[in-house]
Amino acid sequence: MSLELRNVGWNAGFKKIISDVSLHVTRGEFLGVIGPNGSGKTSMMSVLGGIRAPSTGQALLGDQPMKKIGRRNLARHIGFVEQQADTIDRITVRDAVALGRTPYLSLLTPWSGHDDAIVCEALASVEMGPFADRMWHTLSGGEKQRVHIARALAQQPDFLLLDEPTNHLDIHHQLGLLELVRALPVTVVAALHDLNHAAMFCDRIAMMNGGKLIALGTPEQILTSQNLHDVFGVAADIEIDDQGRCHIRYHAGNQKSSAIKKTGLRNPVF
Ligand SMILES: Nc1ncnc2c1ncn2[C@@H]1O[C@H](COP(=O)(O)OP(=O)(O)OP(=O)(O)O)[C@@H](O)[C@H]1O
Repeated sequence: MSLELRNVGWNAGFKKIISDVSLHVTRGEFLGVIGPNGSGKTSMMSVLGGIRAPSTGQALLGDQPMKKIGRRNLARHIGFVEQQADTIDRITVRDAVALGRTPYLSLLTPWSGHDDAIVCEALASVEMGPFADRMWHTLSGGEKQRVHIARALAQQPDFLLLDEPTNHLDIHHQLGLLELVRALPVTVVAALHDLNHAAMFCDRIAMMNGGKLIALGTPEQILTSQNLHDVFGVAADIEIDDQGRCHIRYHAGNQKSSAIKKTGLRNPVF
């Protein structure tokens, strides 16, 4: 099973949000999606996850266009954890994760012990088993994020798509969550803001800018001083450690500031 975008564009009304994005997700990889705010990461992930239909080009699951695959069937292959998804309330953690089984349930295949076992396993894989009977709204941000991932895992997807999964987490929980996701036996596509995390955890990185996929490759190929300057407007040195992993060291006070550039003000007046 493969996941692919072919020359995909997505428009919001008449506004072109992403254009000409071609991407083939390799089975078993951890693919990071990076780019400045508003560069189109969420829009691209939404098309990749089948949540939005492309305006141009094709989104494919296996060799089938996603528009020909029903939502239910799509949800058996792709689990999507959206940014700041916080809609469920007054239900237990177990029930929140059980929602992930929805694509498999019908009058002919009602809830069974098999579904219970999958929910238990999903909770265990994000180390949230002991929280199963807790009410969702009593969880911390990091715990909620783990439950969201468990809900997506209960879908038993081939692909797990995560939109900024470490948002609002402290550094301990950011690293813990990414380590946990990396160890899961699924293909992962994750939009990440922290470029050092992308360097640490990703097999490949897709870099977005201005609604286009401008580069795709290993962290060492993508996270260069030049790219960080050109795309993010930051000055940084890249160090490669003895395991071949790159580490970014940012230079303070040396960034391109569009506000300063536009106004010519060095000390903005408020
Ligand atoms: N439904 C919409 N209608 C109009 N504009 C939209 C819509 N959805 C997204 N946009 C715009 O498209 C651009 C890309 O948005 P998107 O959320 O994909 O970027 P992003 O890279 O995920 O940003 P961030 O890092 O801030 O989360 C933004 O300028 C956003 O305002």
